Amino acid sequence: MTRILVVDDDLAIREMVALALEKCGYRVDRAPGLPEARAALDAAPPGLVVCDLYLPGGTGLDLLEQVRALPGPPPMILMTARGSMETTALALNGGVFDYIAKPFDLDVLLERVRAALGGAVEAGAEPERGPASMMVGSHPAMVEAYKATGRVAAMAVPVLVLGETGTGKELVARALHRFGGHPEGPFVPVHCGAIPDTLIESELFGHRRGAFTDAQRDRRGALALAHGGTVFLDEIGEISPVFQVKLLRFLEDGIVQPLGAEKGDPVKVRVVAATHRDLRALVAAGSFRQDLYYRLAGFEIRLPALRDRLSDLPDLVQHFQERFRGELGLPAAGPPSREVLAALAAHPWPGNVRELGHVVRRLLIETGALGDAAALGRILGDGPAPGAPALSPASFGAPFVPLEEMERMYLLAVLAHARGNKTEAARILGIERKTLTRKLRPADCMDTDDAEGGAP
Ligand SMILES: Nc1ncnc2c1ncn2[C@@H]1O[C@H](COP(=O)(O)OP(=O)(O)OP(=O)(O)O)[C@@H](O)[C@H]1O
Repeated sequence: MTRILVVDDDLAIREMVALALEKCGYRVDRAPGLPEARAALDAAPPGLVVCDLYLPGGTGLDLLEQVRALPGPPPMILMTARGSMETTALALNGGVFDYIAKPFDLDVLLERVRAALGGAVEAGAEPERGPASMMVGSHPAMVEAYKATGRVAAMAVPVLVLGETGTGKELVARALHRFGGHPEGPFVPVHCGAIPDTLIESELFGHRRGAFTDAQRDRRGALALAHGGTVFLDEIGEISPVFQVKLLRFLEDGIVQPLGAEKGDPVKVRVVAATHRDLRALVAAGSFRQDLYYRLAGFEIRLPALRDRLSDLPDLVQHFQERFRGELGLPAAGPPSREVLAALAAHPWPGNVRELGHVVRRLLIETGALGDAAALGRILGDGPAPGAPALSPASFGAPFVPLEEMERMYLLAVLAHARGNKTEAARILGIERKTLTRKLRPADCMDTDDAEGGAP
């Protein structure tokens, strides 16, 4: 009969888990803390350890070393209500078999127990204690994302990170780099959606002097700069079909040939791409190459929208409060009032965590604290969603204009916001660049040829 050691200082959870396991025919040893768990490991090596992450006087990771020193080390499942990217990635790298977010369904736990007992533990690197968390949130969907990040970080596969704008895709890319095989190498982010088609090749591959009119000196591209590290291709759904072919070729042969160069050089770089768009739909619609999609999506990590993980709101608000208090030099203030939290929970958060950060910052600047629900209401009411223009009746003429006219004015407002950059304006609008160009064509108040105006 397989013995399972259950370690949790919370009596109710310890008993609930132990009884469920006993009902399934396992023999269970119970330990309320680290000393009892250590004694149980010495007395009778278990076939599996199910352990709470945070215990009085230490963490489940403190037990891991002793578990791994046992002959034929048993797998370990960590449970926690406060998962973080760091603990998850370190635990999985350190040989923990699984990581489960509290509160959990007992059926889910039993399924994980069976999976753990069916597979062997992999020897991994010694777990280290990580720095303070860079990603906040312990909603089960976030813990799943941390687990996916921890599992794939050390593998040499391209990763595609999916999620709405502001959900933390770049943070995941940075974590993949940090917990990957070459954290000492460079991390080079490229915001593909903000770079005009004409410049993206030179941005990624570099160019030789004289390759085009403005190329006054040799320039290394992002891929060469990321050699030995990670390149993060943000908004990958925005790249043109012509550039898709070039990127695919690089992913296949690893050769970077700068514009105007006679030959290319091999580059070793980990590729992490991200998009807020549904890439599969773009593939189905024929605007994104299927072969490139498969190349980029060696593994997919999906981040939840903030409105789908509202249980993380208080922790996120506290995180931003501490961060901005330091930055703004404000005196300590209490936690957010219940009214403020309720108003935050009722907001749809189209800009997700980024938007929440802006709102908390503004409320702190305006009121010095997070208690004033009326001030928050004003901020939420008049704060434009990130990327959207400030809308007011005056923006659209008074009192009403035909829908077609309103669309045209709205498109122009977004284009002006994007400083004339159609690629960026199309990204904000969620439409194809050529659709934007077509829609703008009848409007003769703006240059509608394909050249990018303004800043890139
Ligand atoms: N889970 C999180 N915990 C703490 N901060 C977060 C979290 N997620 C996002 N942020 C913060 O929100 C902002 C936006 O995050 P990030 O740039 O990673 O999002 P993104 O999904 O890449 O956005 P975009 O698609 O617009 O490029 C950053 O300031 C980041 O630090």
